[in-house]
Amino acid sequence: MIRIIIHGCNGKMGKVITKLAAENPGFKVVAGVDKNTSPLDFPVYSDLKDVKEEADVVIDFSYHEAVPNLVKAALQKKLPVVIATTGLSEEELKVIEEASKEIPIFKSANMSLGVNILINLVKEAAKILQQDFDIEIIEKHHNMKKDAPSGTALMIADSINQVLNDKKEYVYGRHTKTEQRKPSELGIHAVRGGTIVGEHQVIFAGHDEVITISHSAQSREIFGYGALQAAKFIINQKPGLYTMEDLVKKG
Ligand SMILES: NC(=O)c1ccc[n+]([C@@H]2O[C@H](COP(=O)([O-])OP(=O)(O)OC[C@H]3O[C@@H](n4cnc5c(N)ncnc54)[C@H](O)[C@@H]3O)[C@@H](O)[C@H]2O)c1
Ligand SMILES: O=C(O)C1=N[C@H](C(=O)O)CCC1
Repeated sequence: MIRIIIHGCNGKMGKVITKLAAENPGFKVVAGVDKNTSPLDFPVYSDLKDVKEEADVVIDFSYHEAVPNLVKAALQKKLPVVIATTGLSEEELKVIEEASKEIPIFKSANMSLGVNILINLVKEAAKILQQDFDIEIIEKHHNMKKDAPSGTALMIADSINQVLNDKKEYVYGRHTKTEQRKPSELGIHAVRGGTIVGEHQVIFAGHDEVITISHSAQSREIFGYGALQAAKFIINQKPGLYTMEDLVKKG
């Protein structure tokens, strides 16, 4: 049985992980960490360093500013971590990278299998269409989301740039631009409203034709299920920084 600490246990995704783990005998939540220490069915702490329970892995769905402290405590406890939190700054990403030299860390802005398939399709399309098609990404999320654009939109943009040798310059929205679009641009646009779980559209716009590759998350459970699979994967890895690609490759 895999013993989990949920970082961000009182949040929307923390509660999804709690429910999925309770339904699956292969997992047990032994403790939670959250700045909101409202009681749950397991002990809740305000800092990972204070957790007394033995665990195999930490799953994090919290807030970007909380991540460096989490990673430092995980390093002290030599605990593998699954990081799903988005909106991470360059500095926060560096802390993760450094720590991954000593503990296994799995990080993905989107834990769903579907988005990771979308990324593969988008990379192929970008290679073929790079000369004649403009690429724009539109993401839509619920009105409680704090970061914009979504971590997934940035991950998709980075994967496009990876196959196009960093040719694309990101343009976030267009309200500051009063000039014609350049072919080198990659537009990224965020929409927030209601209870939208997560939508990503990658638009390849050519002359008189448009190809759209899209993913629509219809529940938060897809992210929770992916995070549990990531937890199962990361506890058996050597120190390093792992992504969904590594998990999918492993089968
Ligand atoms: N990678 C994915 O597949 C995926 C999927 C969904 C959400 N997310 C990301 O996960 C994060 C959380 O999403 P959510 O919808 O559960 O948000 P949420 O706001 O509902 O929950 C976040 C929780 O973290 C806690 N928190 C905030 N700051 C903290 C701190 N300093 N220390 C400890 N706990 C702290 C909050 O009290 C809250 O309970 C966001 O960054 C979101 O973008 C990623
Ligand atoms: O609900 C959120 O917040 C989500 N955030 C991720 C992102 O920023 O890409 C993934 C989808 C849900």
